[in-house]
Amino acid sequence: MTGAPLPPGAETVVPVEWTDGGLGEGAVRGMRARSLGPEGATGHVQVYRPAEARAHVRAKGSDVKAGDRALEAGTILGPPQIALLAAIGRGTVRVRPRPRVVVLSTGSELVQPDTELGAGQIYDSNSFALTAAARDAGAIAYRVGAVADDAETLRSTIEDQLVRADLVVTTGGVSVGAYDVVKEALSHVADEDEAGSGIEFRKLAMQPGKPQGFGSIGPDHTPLLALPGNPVSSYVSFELFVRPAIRALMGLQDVHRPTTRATLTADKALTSPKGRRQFLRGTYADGRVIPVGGAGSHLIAALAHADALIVVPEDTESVEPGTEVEVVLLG
Ligand SMILES: Nc1nc2c(c(=O)[nH]1)N[C@H]1C(S)=C(S)[C@@H](COP(=O)(O)OP(=O)(O)OC[C@H]3O[C@@H](n4cnc5c(N)ncnc54)[C@H](O)[C@@H]3O)O[C@H]1N2
Ligand code: MOO
Repeated sequence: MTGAPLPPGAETVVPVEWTDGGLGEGAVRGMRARSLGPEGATGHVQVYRPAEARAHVRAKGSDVKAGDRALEAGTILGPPQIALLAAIGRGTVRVRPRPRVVVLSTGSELVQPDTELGAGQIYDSNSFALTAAARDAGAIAYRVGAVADDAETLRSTIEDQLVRADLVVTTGGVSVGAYDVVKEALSHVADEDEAGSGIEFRKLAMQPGKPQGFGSIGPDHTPLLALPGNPVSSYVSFELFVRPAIRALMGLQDVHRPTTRATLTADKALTSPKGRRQFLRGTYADGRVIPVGGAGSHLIAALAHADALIVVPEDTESVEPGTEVEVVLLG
């Protein structure tokens, strides 16, 4: 009977274990099952312990009152939030679905892990990293393994993927080489009738992450971000540009990673290229940050041991140990 309405006139609930259950044989441990019938019932219930008024009674509105806001707009609906919506009788609510993000890596030199490496080949790590990062940001992510350096193949692969994409992320092929195929394939995909459509390629004043492409593609103008191929560059670019885009698509207000100030703990000064904002990898704890590895955009092992990015502003070329720096916490 837990949860049953109070009968008219009743003002408290006495647990059955505090009574004789109507059997006249002393305190009981529980009620007889209804199917066993009222055999032995006396019609009187002996109560052995007093219960205070309103004891064991859950008042209407003690969880959510009529007129209360049950959930703020922008709340991510996890299991408890879905329970709350059902509990207040809301069978449907308007939501922003998790964005579907398609991740493609490009490069004829790339092979799948777990296979034998041939001459001039390396394992594709970016597509795995970025797919995991997209899921971590809240998206539904689809990984498309390495696409060879051929503009037509890349264009048709992307077109095939558009049906399941709210956002497309590519890596590699955005620099200035003859085989920088993303740039070649996507530089002229603008829709003439749509101002602002197409993909633009630019050099940003940052390191890593200098060459970048961004824009929209296909009949639905699906947003596309073309990240550089160097593994650390693609990951840092994801953190700075793709993660906020995914979170904006989810309708969240807080789209950026948190930042803090920390004291640089290092045995020598950090150096940074003039005119580029540098994002070095580091570990952060208790107001201090320690650099991990160097500035090289290929240093995946150092990245795997870092939990923060140390930001060196574009006008700073050297940072002495003990200096306070800005740090992006990778969480
Ligand atoms: N002449 C110039 N060369 C380069 C410049 C420049 O300004 N002038 N910029 C450099 C910078 S900075 C970056 S970043 C890279 C970016 O170039 P791409 O985006 O075209 O990258 P790729 O050439 O495709 O690859 C670079 C590097 O990373 C490896 N890679 C690529 N994809 C993956 C992957 N999925 N998993 C693991 N490793 C990957 C690739 O094999 C190359 O070694 O350009 C510089 N060059
Ligand atoms: O700026 Mo690139 O992104 O160093 O590696």
